[in-house]
Amino acid sequence: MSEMTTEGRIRLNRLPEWAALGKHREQLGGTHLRELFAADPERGTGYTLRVGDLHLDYSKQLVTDETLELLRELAVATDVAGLRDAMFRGEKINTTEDRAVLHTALRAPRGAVIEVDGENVVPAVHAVLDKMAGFADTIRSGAWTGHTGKPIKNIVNIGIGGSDLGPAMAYEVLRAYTRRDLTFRFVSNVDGADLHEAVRDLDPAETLFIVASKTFTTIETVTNATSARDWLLGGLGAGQEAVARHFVALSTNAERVEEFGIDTANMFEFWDWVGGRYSYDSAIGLSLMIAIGPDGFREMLDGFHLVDEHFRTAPAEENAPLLLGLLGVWYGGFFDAQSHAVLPYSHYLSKFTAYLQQLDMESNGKSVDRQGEPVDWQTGPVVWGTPGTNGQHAYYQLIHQGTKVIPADFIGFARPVADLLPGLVPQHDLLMANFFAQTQALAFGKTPEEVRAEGVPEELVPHKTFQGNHPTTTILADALTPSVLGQLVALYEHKVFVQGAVWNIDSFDQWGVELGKVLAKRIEPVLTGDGETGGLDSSTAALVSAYRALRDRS
Ligand SMILES: O=P(O)(O)OC[C@H]1O[C@H](O)[C@H](O)[C@@H](O)[C@@H]1O
Repeated sequence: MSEMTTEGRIRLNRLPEWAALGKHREQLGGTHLRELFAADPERGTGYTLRVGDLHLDYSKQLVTDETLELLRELAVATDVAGLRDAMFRGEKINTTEDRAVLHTALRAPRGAVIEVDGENVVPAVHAVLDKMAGFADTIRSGAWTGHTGKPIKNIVNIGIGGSDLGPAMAYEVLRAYTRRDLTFRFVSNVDGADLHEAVRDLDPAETLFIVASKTFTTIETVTNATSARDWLLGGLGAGQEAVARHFVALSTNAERVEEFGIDTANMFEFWDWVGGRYSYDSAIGLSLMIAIGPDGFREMLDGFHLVDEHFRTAPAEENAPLLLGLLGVWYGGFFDAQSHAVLPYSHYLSKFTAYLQQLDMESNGKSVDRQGEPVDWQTGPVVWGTPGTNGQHAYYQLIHQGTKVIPADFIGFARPVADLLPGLVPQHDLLMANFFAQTQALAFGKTPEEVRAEGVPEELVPHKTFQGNHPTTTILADALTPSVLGQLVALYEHKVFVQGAVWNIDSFDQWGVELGKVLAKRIEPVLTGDGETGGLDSSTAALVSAYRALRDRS
């Protein structure tokens, strides 16, 4: 890291590079994408990048060569590359937790050397992957039997946040590659309805619970795991001895796992240098590995690694995560964009944006810099979106004609997944026609003149005019494979990294989730007992009283 970063007195918006971008933004004014395309016939092919299987088109972004150059200069001034290299080297760049940030080590090839506190972590990573593969194979082959001797048919992952969103998302994305004869469910919410719906039609004798928790102290997960154990033992009419065949744990905390009653032989380990939201390619991915098989999982890890290497080594002009990160900095800093939409045109990616919400918003939802000083620039955006074409018939109206700047990523695939019913394959072109039409409409809009030329009555012209000039990135891949999923996730992980580096915030802690947890712990006894509401503020006290009265009436 450069002296400037470690000295820690960078104020982003006082950098000359920031000022230069501000000036440039003024000069650009309302320059329309129509003008940028008219001025450069090669724009549609020139403003593109290739990373692995991903084709990235950023020509519909509100940028010129000069913008890109100035953004790259900002990346140099904020030493993004220095922090990136420190991350890859295993330095403790998560300073508020004094931890290394090494999710990249989870997908490093066997034989790589990455040290934390002088110890090479790669052999341990592969030892756990091998243990996971052995276990996944015994479940998939039916060799692993439950307490009554029946093979496992149902796999229920219990976890929340990073211990749920990743595996649940990836299972959905890669559904076409999963063992269709096995049932997979994901339980996260402490609302008992979640576990109820997940297990109500399952035979406990054929059910395996995977309790996923980095800390093994998360109240939702421990509560659900306890209830699941009661359901299982009750259903089997068995004692504690049945737990070993029906429960495994994914955690960094062996002590707590043991305390819960899971044999640590049935525990798959990971490490404190893996953040929860960066963890589904660790042991946290066990349910996914059972679903898609160890080979599919390895293929996914290779996809991650490919983008890691790209991010680590590609020159700035060709570096896709750097580019995507800087574009976000541009819109947050100079267009006051508050949100970022991720709109996948694949039904299998239905949980992808929800996954990115944790990745991005928990990482970059910060308001003090690494030195603890309040920031006075925009940090992480609100990330949102659902698969197209559904959103087109719901909220796209606001993106097209509303008053907000909403940069969006459109993700699509050239081919549908392999096992789609043949009769449905032609629908893919219709899906993709919409995909291309949307970014076209968003960029170029429809002028009042064009509307008038259609004979639209004058009073309706403003309503039917599309201003256009809405920035989008198009990410197009050949097909949705395990490797492509790995590539996509790594692309976003590093994009988030770049933004955190430029904004000078710690993207790897999440202190913001703590207060609510502490208060819930205080309020719970007031709800369950007849405790005093006296210590609560007047609003919360009144609400709690109303809740108790309503609850106890029935
Ligand atoms: O895996 P666990 O330790 O159970 O944590 C689950 C989740 O809960 C926490 O509150 C954090 O905000 C998340 O980053 C984490 O992924």
